[in-house]
Parts: sequence; structure tokens; C-alpha cells
Amino acid sequence: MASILPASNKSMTSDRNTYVGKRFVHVKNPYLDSMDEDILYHLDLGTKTHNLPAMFGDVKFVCVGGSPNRMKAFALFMRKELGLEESGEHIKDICAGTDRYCMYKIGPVLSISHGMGIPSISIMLHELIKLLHHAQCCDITIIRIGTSGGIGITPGSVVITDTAVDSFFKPRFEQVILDNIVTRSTELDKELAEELFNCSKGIPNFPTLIGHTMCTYDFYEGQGRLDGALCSFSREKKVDYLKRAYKAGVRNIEMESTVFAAMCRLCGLKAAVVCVTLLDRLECDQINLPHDVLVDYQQRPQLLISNFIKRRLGLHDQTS
Ligand SMILES: O=P(O)(O)O[C@H]1O[C@H](CO)[C@@H](O)[C@H]1O
Ligand SMILES: O=c1cc[nH]c(=O)[nH]1
Repeated sequence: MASILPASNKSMTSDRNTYVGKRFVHVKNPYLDSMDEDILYHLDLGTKTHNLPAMFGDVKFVCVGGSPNRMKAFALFMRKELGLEESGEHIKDICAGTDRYCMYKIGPVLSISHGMGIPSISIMLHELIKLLHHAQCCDITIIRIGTSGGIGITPGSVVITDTAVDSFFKPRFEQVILDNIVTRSTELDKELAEELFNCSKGIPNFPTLIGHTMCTYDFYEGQGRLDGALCSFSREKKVDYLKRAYKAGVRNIEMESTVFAAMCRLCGLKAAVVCVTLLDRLECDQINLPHDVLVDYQQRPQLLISNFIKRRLGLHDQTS
């Protein structure tokens, strides 16, 4: 295992991801250390072309979300909230050399887009985790801020995921490796989820709950929608499925949480998933919110995470 954990820090506490002293990022690939150069192709970064420790060594919070525009908006918001607008801190896309993903750094906060679905976020996470490893980052908290479909809860509610589950309501992510299926756990950091929930209590009119999040491979048939180009099941079957999901503890559905939870867990990253719900899937399938309401809802996870980061940095009362 190619870990940058110094020998002196190797005595473990009861928390499997926490070492006495600093918590480093683990990459679990014996080949990486012997590589002369590591090109992070989809991020347009590399170990020979960029001084990754100088560029990213102070990162403590990594926020990821599907849409490039949303992650740029989050970066601009964090710049304001951290009081860095006046300091000449520019917002520039670090991955401008590629249009696969975008990345912005604002002080200790990294904001990155991951596109839609498991394959897209998985590629980004492989390269991001190696980036954090090469940059010798420690004590990282990583949070996915996204949108989702709710089940049995009011649209606009924010769901903090305790466990990501698959389409069978199981807390697992099945990765096909060569011609094997490797099953990985999708548990998220419970303490971090509680900390975020407590943080949400300080925001007025901010409906928030902790629950399971179901991650699917598709937005339409995979989420039981009746409005895709293909649909081979009845309305009754759809409602029955979603009600069974609700009974199993699922409160929202999106498309990245299982692989995100599994990869972060394996690499020693404290991770959370915070998604706003855009609709109640027991009521409808189409997202028909007025634009201003959609914008307001999408900002909710950003507001919560900004408050959380400011609290962690001891800045909570200093900005809006
Ligand atoms: O809000 P984001 O991060 O884009 O995520 C959700 O939105 C997309 C579907 O519209 C999926 O990627 C789903 O996970
Ligand atoms: O219903 C929804 C809404 C947003 N994202 C999803 O994956 N599903």
C-alpha cells in the first residue's frame, strides 16, 4: 500500500480512519510509488508538470457536485463567506485545460464538479484522491453537495446521508474489476453527519433530516420514473417500489453516493453526502419547479456546508 503516513504516526486509535496525529489520504495501489510521473489526465494536472504540494497542500475541505456551474457558484459563495473577496483571491478553473471537470480553490476549500452518474464521479475521484495524496494533504473532509428526488418528504428538504444504498436498498457498491464483482461498504461518517445536522439547526427555515440515500445507475427507469423514453412497469409497481424504499429507510434518490462513499471510506477520507430534494417521487416524476425556486433549493446544501466550514474554521459569526 502506498501510504504517505509517517512511521511515527502509525499507532491507530479505535476509529479505523484516524491515526494519532494527522489523518493522511491512503491510496491503495502498490504500483503508484514506482511510477516516475503520474498524469491526472481528466484533471489536466500531473506530478511532473505541477507542484501539487504547493498548489493543494493546505486543502482541508473538498466539495464535489455534478454541475460545473454549481461548483463555480459554490466557489464564489465560499470566497465571499470566508471574507476572501477583498484579498485578491481569484476564481480560476484549475482544470481549464480540460472540459471534463472544473476545479476551484478558495483558501482551504476545493470545489470540483463530477458530472452525472457513477462512472463519471468514479474517474474524478480516482484522480482527486491521487491528487490529495501527491499533495500530502491531511485531515480532509469531503462532501458531495447535490440534488435528488425525495421519497415522502417535502421538496426543498435537505437530506444528510447516513448510509448510501443500492437499488436493492443494500449498503453496498459493486465494482466490476476485471471479470470479478467486488463488493464494497458504503457507510458514511456518522459523526460528520451528526455535526452537519447540528449545523443545520442554526439556519432558519431549513428542513433537514438524516436518512438513507439510494443511488441508481439511471435517472429514468433506474429511479422508477414513468416519464422516460422507455417504461415497462405500471404506476402501481413504481409506487410499491418507492414505498418499499421508504420503509427500508431511504429518503432520497440520486446517482453517485454509493461509489463516493465506498471510495472515500477505503482511502481514509471522512465523507458526507448532502442533497436537497427537488420533488417528492411519491407525488410526481417531472421536475417542474420555477427557476427561482430551483436556484434557491440548489443553494441549500451550499449554505449548510458554508456554515459548517466556517464553524470548523472558527469564523462562524464573522460573515453573513
Ligand atoms: O445534483 P447533482 O450533483 O448533479 O446530482 C444529481 O443530479 C443528477 C441528475 O439530474 C445526478 O447526477 C444526481 O445524482
Ligand atoms: O429525482 C431526481 C432529482 C435529482 N437527481 C436525481 O438523481 N433524481
